[in-house]
Amino acid sequence: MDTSNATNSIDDRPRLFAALQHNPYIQAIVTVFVACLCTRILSSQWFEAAKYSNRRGIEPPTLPYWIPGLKHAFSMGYDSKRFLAKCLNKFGDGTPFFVDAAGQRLLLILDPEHIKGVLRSSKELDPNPFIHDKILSALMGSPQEAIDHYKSDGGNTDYIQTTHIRQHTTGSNLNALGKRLFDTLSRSVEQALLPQADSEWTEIPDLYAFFQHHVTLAIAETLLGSAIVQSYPEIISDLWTHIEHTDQFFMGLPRFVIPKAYAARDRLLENIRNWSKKVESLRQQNALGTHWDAVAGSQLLQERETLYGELPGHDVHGRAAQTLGLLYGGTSLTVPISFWYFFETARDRDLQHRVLDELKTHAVPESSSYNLMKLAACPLLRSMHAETTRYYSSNLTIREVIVPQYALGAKYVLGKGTTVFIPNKYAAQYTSAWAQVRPQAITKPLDTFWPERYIVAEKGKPERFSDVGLAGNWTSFGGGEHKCPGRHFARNIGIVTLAVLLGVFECEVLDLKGAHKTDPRLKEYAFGTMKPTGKVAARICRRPNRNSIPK
Ligand code: HEM
Repeated sequence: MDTSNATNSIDDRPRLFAALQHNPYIQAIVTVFVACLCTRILSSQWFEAAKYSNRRGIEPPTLPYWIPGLKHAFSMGYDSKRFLAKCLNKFGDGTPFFVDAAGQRLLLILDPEHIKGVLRSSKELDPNPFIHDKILSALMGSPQEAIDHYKSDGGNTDYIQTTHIRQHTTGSNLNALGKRLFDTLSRSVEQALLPQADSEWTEIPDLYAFFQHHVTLAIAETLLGSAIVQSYPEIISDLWTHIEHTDQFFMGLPRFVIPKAYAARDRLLENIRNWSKKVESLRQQNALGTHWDAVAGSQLLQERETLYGELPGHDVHGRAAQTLGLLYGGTSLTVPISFWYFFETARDRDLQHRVLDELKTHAVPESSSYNLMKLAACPLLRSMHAETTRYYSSNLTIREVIVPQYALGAKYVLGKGTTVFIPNKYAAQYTSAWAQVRPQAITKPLDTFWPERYIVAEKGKPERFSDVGLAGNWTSFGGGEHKCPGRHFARNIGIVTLAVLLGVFECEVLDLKGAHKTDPRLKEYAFGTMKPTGKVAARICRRPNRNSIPK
């Protein structure tokens, strides 16, 4: 056997090694690798040292990182939804931690005591700096003069607008919005059906797409009027393109990187500006319908136009950004949550019968509709909605520290300007904390959907809905002074979708067993719309008598 070749290559090794040693590229690669490795080892040690330290008054630790200076910037820039999910899955044991993208630091908290403290401390932590810079400016394209005004008036505009939304989404105003939505959604679905006789099925190849289109249209029309939806039918697709690029807008990506998203936002803002001019002209002629107007929409939107029109920095551009903000706020989470509210009912025969019983009990045959106030008080429907938001709202509640120092629990302190993120879906899965406050609510594990989770049954008393004690655990609508003002409207939108798709129409999922295969994985993304991972086929028909209520 000739071994000379092998021997030669062994003999060549020191020469090869020497050549590599003197190659500047190799030297650079090795230096970078060693620097990254040392950074990782050191940052892991700093993380552990802070996490297990008994000292008080320290800053929460920063997650280990590989690259000095940039830290987590690449991972955040590449896919922040997935990266934050990975961080929460690996380090989400309740210790607060910083993620640092080249100096932009976010603190993630999961411990319910920390969450309760943060949500209650509205004097020390405020969502508005984030709302002004990221939501209104970066995402909605608000002009700088409007942002300057919000910043200069000490939060007064924010307070006025939240209080105003609250007034219009509770009591009789809420009922009026619900009725309008019921009529609009019923009409929109009716128009999509085949024109055959009643009880003929129309196939729906993609239930989520069908639902998203009709429910977004019904909400947009209820809020903004029918004229804009008719003259600008792309409003639905443009709005969802804009919504699905939220994190890219937050990161400030320029137009050439996400041209379609900017183009969609341009069209939305332009059409809303035209809408705003028409509303103003009708108002000056005293020609607006007071409760709802085909051109100007709901009373809520009409009054907002006047309210913002009187503020400095609010020409038609400033007002349009605010209106887009409300349209976004009213749909981005409400539509997917309402989908799961309906879908969980549609794919569970037993639950569907119980929901249909409630619909029958509160049907108003004279007006071919339902008593929405009574349905909204029903413990099963309330508990189901709370459970749907707990399970499917993959959103974040955000605060910024506005005082020199804020004490987070007994151990940590946060400096002024710290941005605090509460990942609501993860907080809602934090079992040990639920066990302490509501042991009966975890009879079924928190990583399953259980419609009755929020129902309290006391001996001799009727069943009731309760979320008492869950302020730090169930934060899908945020909490404290800034808790979502549209939450009652969101719940009623869900109830209207059940009433229309199960009561007025009969909408059936075709493959009940297979439908679970397209369920999104809960912990793959830290935030973002949760929708089925594939198409779910369904069919729909009118109930035997048009607009009949099941009896
Ligand atoms: C299921 C649907 C919805 C979910 C899960 C949801 C969730 C949230 C959350 C987590 C916040 C932040 C609260 C905080 O900072 O403590 C919020 C704020 C807000 N939401 Fe909603 N929301 C929904 C529907 C709606 C609807 C339908 C509207 C309006 C029509 C709306 C309007 C607002 C507004 C204006 C704020 C800002 C409040 C403030 O900063 O004081 N939301 N929402």
